[in-house]
Amino acid sequence: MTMPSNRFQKGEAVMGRWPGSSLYYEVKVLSYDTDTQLYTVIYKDGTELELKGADMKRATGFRQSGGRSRSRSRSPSRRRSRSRSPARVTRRSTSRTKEAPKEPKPKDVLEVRVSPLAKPVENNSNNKHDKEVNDTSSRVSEKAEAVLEKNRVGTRYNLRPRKEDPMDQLIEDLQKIVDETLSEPEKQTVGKTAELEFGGKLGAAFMIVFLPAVTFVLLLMCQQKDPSLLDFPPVLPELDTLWDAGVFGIVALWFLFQALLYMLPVGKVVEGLPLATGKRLKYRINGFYAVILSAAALGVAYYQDVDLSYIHDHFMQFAVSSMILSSVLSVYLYVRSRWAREGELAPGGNSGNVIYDFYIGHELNPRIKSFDLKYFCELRPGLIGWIVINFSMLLAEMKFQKLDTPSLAMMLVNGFQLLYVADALWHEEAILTTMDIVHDGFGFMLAFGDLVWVPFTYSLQAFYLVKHPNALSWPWVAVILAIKLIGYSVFRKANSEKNAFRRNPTDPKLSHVRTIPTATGKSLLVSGLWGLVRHPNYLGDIIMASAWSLPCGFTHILPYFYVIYFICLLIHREARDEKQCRKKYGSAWDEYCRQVRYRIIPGVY
Ligand SMILES: NC(=O)C1=CN([C@@H]2O[C@H](COP(=O)(O)OP(=O)(O)OC[C@H]3O[C@@H](n4cnc5c(N)ncnc54)[C@H](OP(=O)(O)O)[C@@H]3O)[C@@H](O)[C@H]2O)C=CC1
Ligand SMILES: CC(C)CCC[C@@H](C)[C@H]1CC=C2C3=C(CC[C@@]21C)[C@@]1(C)CC[C@H](O)C[C@@H]1CC3
Repeated sequence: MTMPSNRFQKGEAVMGRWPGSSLYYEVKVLSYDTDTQLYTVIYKDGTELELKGADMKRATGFRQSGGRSRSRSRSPSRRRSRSRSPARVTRRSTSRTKEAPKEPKPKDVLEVRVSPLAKPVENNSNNKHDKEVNDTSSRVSEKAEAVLEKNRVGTRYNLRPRKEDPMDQLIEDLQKIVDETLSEPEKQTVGKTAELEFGGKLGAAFMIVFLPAVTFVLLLMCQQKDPSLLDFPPVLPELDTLWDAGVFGIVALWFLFQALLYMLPVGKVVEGLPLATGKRLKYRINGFYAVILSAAALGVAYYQDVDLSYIHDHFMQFAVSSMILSSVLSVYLYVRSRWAREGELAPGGNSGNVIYDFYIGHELNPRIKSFDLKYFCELRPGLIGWIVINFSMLLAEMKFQKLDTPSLAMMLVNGFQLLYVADALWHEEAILTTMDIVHDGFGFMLAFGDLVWVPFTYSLQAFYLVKHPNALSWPWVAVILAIKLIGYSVFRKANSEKNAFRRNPTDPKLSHVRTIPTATGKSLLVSGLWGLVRHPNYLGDIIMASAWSLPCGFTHILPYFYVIYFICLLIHREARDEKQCRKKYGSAWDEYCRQVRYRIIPGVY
């Protein structure tokens, strides 16, 4: 074990950052592990930790606290501490006797420190971190001082029941303060977005125009007799035919109906992952009830002879109304984000550029009281609306093609996509660990994506089949079903295993999995499907997407738009996730990539 020449030597006294905070303490270097590139250090109270070099600094340049302090940050060091709790209240009596004094003697001094037993010192690097460290320790000492004062008064006048040894009670009170203070949400700020994605400001401006335009063109092509790329561009409709107040009313009512279902006090309430502030938001899990109740409402409408093919007949007007709704929502989201507290902003949508932040989403979790707008929009009006649209296309096909029953192709497309949506809402809780909820702000991209892109482009196969029937042989149906089944199995198994592992890594059902530990304390799955490729859930989803297009035959490429777009989306998404995971996990992620070389498709880097 050779120490790297440029860093710390064995036995050297340096300053080590305490994990989970930015408090620096005097430590002594015990050893260095060349594999993990971690130093083993020992604190004054005997706590041994493994720290990254970046979490250690030379004592020069530090001075005793009393000045500025550091803001807290999640130190990615691995902890191998002998002491259970990172914060300990200790009693230091000036008398040398071993046994605890029976009565609090004036000379007994109760010292509350955030362990290890060293005063936090200041890193003279003039960075803004220093403030929080002293804020933390000053919050602890203020509260402790209040308890000491109360105790002095209490002891003097015996104001409250005391344990046999008053000092023990006092220590217990002080320990509670230290624990509470350290568990208080960190007042972390969300820094400016340094790296702009999606082509930066220009890319964002382009997408705000491009996405609605593509949606329009796809729908116009789909309703042509020959939706061939050779017959491009499609004939543009009269502008006044694109707006219908009655259609907009139906869209608005659908949105409100889904909002009502979302607010139903049924289903469990779960917490999301911790935010930058340390807070965890609560989410009502009742999406599957919404699917059931929406299907029931659809059934009632159908049996009440409501002509549901109306949606197909006014499809462009429905798309325009949804675009207007998503745009109004996006403007509302951006305006309200101007008043959001800094800790509530999205790390990826805080560039300071209006267009970019409007597109990506400036606020991370915009809520109206407990109504989470991003979570609601991602899973309810658009996703369930997609299924309603598919059903409308099925009825329209029977009317247009004069069929007594839907075609096999239409039934396959409706069934496959109904399974996909029902599965998403059955496993609704898993959405809470996706990057859209955890990292991305709620802006035009997701508002348009949820309310327009999903219901109107994901239903393209069903829309195509209304006027472009495609007969299927039973053997070919069997092949398509097998492809769907394989895709769904890979998708579901990968997502469920990863989500179960993230929720409870010690789950006995997961005792067989192999993992790579990381300095954050979380581990990475590296066995089974997660040992095959780094995003097996994406692989399963893409396989399913191909099964959605195959029933439409091979006459036109239009029904394959979704699988083509989806592959592009997931490749881009995987790259974004890769960058975030490398930042989160450092060398552990590099090791994961060394062991699992393929990103999404086996054999393809
Ligand atoms: N139909 C559609 O339009 C779309 C569908 N989807 C589907 O949604 C599902 C979720 O997608 P998405 O949120 O993008 O991706 P993931 O569910 O894969 O979430 C990515 C996160 O998972 C964690 N992770 C990655 N690798 C591992 C590992 N080896 N072990 C443990 N945790 C790991 C990391 O977070 P951490 O370690 O911090 O927990 C990473 O940031 C996918 O099945 C995808 O196909 C996604 C987008 C669009
Ligand atoms: C149009 C833009 C360029 C991109 C918009 C992307 C959105 C449509 C998707 C981003 C992540 C999504 C997820 C799902 C639907 C599509 C969006 C919103 C799911 C809910 C689909 C069902 C899966 O089981 C879970 C997915 C989570 C991510």
